[in-house]
Amino acid sequence: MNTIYPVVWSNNKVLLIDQTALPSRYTLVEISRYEDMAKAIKTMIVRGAPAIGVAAAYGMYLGARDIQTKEREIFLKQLEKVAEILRQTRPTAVNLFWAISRMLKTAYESIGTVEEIKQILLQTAQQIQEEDVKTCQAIGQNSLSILPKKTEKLTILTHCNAGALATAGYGTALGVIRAAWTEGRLKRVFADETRPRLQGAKLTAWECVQEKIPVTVISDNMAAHCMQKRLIDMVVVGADRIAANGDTANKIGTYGLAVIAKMHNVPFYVAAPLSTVDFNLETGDLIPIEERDPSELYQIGTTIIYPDGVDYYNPAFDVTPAHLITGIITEQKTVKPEELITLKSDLSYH
Ligand SMILES: CSC[C@H]1O[C@H](OP(=O)(O)O)[C@H](O)[C@@H]1O
Repeated sequence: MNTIYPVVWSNNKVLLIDQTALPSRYTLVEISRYEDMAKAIKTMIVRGAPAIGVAAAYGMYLGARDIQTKEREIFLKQLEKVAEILRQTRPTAVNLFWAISRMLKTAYESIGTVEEIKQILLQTAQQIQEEDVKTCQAIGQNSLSILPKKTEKLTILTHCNAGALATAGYGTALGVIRAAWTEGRLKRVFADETRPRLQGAKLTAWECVQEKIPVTVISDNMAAHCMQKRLIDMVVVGADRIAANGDTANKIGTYGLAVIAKMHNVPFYVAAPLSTVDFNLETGDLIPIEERDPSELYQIGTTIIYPDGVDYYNPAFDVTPAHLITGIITEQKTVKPEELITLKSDLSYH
């Protein structure tokens, strides 16, 4: 059973696993102010769509806690400012915006004193966190019915980190992998390093090692060769935002992986909670793609790997078109991309 929780409420503050320090150092960062939570999301101390949704929810509570007024209207007006600062952290993962909206809606719909509303906001952040763990476990269970039917144990390739560290716990793509491992269906994980931030090498591999799941780390440019050599039975990745037609934004490199999987008839699945689906966007070309600092490209540790005089382009995500996706594994069920819209009414909140 996974016990990696990237965000923990403890002693009236939030403890974050510093994911920029893993795997060499396991350290916790204490967050007591919403401004520091915003910074932790932007600098990827906490990252992964569901995890930053949970972090933003606690950030909303921390901001609310510091608002010094008993006047409801003044409180709500200042809470809107907290929300705007948190919204400006990262643009792609819809969970961030979903969580902030849910916290704001809760505040507006709550009756009682300002202090009572603050307590309701804390409870709501904790509820969002608890729901996500259960959602990830349901995704894992739902994936068992779609695992390739073969007698030998499976080798599953994943990209970036869609694990416990990217969620409230258990993970989405790694939730599928954990479920397969628990059921005795998994032989090995192949983890793409995932340039430039290397979440696969640093975080997915770390999670697998913690739970003694055999893992092979490969450089991103090895995936095609591994599929050509029939080493991979299935690919499963996470998602940051899924459009209503099933087009999926995920870590840069996912689209290329989907093209290679299609070429080699390897099943390619997206594992994501319904809170990652943006039913307001018809197609994936409308998904905002974050561009990050070019130093992520040209610097590894203290080493500069590019010569002076080059230009940079650092999109953090790309969009995989629905026709390259075999299925989307959600907490309700696994659907073909074109069937995703049928789950819209199942969304408890959006
Ligand atoms: C379970 S969502 C994980 C998703 O988020 C990651 O992006 P980042 O590390 O930049 O937050 C990546 O796209 C993962 O698939």
